[in-house]
Amino acid sequence: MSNTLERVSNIDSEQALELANKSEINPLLLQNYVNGGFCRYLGPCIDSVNPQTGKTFAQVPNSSEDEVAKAVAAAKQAFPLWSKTPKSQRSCILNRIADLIAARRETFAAWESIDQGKPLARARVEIERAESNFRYFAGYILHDEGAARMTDDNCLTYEHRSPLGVFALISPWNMPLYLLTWKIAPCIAFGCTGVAKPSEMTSMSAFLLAGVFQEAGLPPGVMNIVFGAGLPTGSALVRSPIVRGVSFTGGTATGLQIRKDTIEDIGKHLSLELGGKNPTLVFPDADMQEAVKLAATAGFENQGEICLCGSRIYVERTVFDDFVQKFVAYVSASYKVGERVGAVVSLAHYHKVRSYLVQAEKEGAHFALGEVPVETPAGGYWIKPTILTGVSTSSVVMREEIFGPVVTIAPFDAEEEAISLANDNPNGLAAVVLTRDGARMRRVAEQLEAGLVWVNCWLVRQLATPFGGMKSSGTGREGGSYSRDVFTTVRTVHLPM
Ligand SMILES: NC(=O)c1ccc[n+]([C@@H]2O[C@H](COP(=O)([O-])OP(=O)(O)OC[C@H]3O[C@@H](n4cnc5c(N)ncnc54)[C@H](O)[C@@H]3O)[C@@H](O)[C@H]2O)c1
Ligand SMILES: O=C/C=C/C=C(\O)C(=O)O
Repeated sequence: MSNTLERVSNIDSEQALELANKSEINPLLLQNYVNGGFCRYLGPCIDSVNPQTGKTFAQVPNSSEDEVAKAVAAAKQAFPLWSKTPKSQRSCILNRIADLIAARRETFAAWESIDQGKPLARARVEIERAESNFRYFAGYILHDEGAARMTDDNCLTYEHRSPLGVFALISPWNMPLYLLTWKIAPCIAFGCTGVAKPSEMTSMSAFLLAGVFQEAGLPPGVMNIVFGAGLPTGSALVRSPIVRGVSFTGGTATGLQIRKDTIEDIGKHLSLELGGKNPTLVFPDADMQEAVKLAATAGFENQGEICLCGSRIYVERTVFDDFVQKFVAYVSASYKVGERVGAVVSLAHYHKVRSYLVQAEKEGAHFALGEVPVETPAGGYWIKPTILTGVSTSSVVMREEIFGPVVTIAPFDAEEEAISLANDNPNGLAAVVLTRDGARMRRVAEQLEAGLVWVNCWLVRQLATPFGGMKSSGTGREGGSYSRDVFTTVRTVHLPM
């Protein structure tokens, strides 16, 4: 076991916080996990900062192309045996991984909160989802049956699937373990091997996960974890000719870069889950108190740092003033900074969110709640929930993903206008529709350019359903059989009878 892993494991949130605060002088050094072991690392490192204090607590390897190549080679070597390991055995190991995460839920949640800035309660929910990711795919593979049929001319045809090979799994910083395990679990369940790379800003939970893999008896090389930035680490990983598929979640610009970097390799599977600038539509027949609560949760959960957050709220004009007044009151009472609202992930991200608020102020937007945060934060990177009205539809504040605790509210007059405002954006990830009219629910939902539409709810997730975005929000879907299609390849076998 790695020395660092021993220091950070099996502790509660207070002990983790104490260790993080002490670690400024002697930071925790994370290590890559390759071929079932932790690697000695002497190369350049990236500081990992606690967004709630602004203090560095860990050093993350910025792995070179060589280190990536070693991890990819380990995954390649493990593939022949793992891909032929019976599903029942793979399933068993996945369940063991889930059990071990569950046994250490508090430790995982504590580090996730310290590393990402999110409130501890939010972190706990996400760690539970990471467990579910393993349990769900552990069950899925036991019950999945390929289709077989007899054609008219008496030919038996059936679908035979094979695991694709070595995968690159790359995730962002907003829901670190939740999103990385959403890739790792199906990858190993369907018999692939891989190299996972979490965001360089939030690597701690993936490091703890490597310890779980060791303890669960996942064979060496099946899943390797390398740490580092997009360049050199992530880029070297996706470009490796040994890598047969990439499952990526992150920003649209990075997704486009990955597409360019892999364009020559036609057979490489690409699954890209990218950014969102999601609309929430409030119709006058909605239950207003419920609508206010849902729009607030969709806007401000995880400080607005969820790709599915509803940051553009459109309200029918006759109820606009009433909604804004109730919404401001509810958000100021329920979304307190330091309680339900965490710190944003980094100083650079603080400045990015702030720059949109400076722009909104310049354009004459009305700050119904919140303000432009100070230029140089003392300590943590805290931004108050901010509600803007009077922003033009052509403003970058309305068009670009801010990924922070900021929403705009604008009026509409008719249902068609609401739909066209919602669709007037390059992104198409998610949308929320708030109405009590059953016919409208379907009429509106089915016209929205969004991969996920939630009617009178938000972030309801069934792991079997397709998850992903339309337009610039991505390529492909994941979840249940959609993940199977990402991680396997299919041949149709024809047997004349
Ligand atoms: N659609 C979804 O499911 C979803 C979920 C969460 C976050 N997101 C999006 O992620 C973004 C925020 O996350 P972020 O800032 O970490 O995104 P990002 O694109 O900057 O980074 C994501 C990951 O890609 C890596 N990376 C960067 N450049 C790379 C390259 N050239 N090749 C390979 N890997 C590279 C990073 O190191 C990181 O691990 C937002 O746009 C958000 O909407 C989307
Ligand atoms: O920030 C983005 C959240 C993505 C969520 C999922 O990928 C999921 O719930 O499976």
